[in-house]
Amino acid sequence: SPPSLWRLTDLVAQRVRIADQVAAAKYGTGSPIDDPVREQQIYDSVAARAPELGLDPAEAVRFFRAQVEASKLVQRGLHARWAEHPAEAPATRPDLTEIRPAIDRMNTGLLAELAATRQLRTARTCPARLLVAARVADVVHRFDALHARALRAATAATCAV
Ligand SMILES: C=C(O[C@@H]1C=C(C(=O)O)C=C[C@H]1O)C(=O)O
Repeated sequence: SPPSLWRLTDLVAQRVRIADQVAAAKYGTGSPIDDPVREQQIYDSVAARAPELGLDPAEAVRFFRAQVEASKLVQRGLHARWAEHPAEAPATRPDLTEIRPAIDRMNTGLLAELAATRQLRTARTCPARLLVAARVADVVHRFDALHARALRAATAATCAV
């Protein structure tokens, strides 16, 4: 299929969704939502891999900062929701060490999509196209207001205009 912003937006939405699992892994454990060491590892890895993909390292890191902020927005929102409505809290606790490899694979896929969409992301039409893709993703992923807000935050640093 021709290059579009859909694959990128769908992957971003999947990364927003997996924040639910991360939130469940940390809930009630005392583990903080913010893990600056893990975040820095992601930024270093992304910056190192960017040039071979034809991406500006600073631009790639900016994009991933938005992904991380969006994940933490979901985690904070869910923790607040679960504290207020304990019946909605997850009954089982996933293992964070099993979720992070999935996030690593998403990060690799996102880097590849960033490279594949370079021209689209620098086009003047990018913001409008991205808005449409995000609306579609909200529906496809059945996002509630919290996840829709996180998806907007995650896509904020996508267009290079
Ligand atoms: C997703 C996590 O929570 C936060 C968000 C991160 C991310 O989006 O990659 C990384 C570290 C944490 O600050 C995690 O701890 O793995």
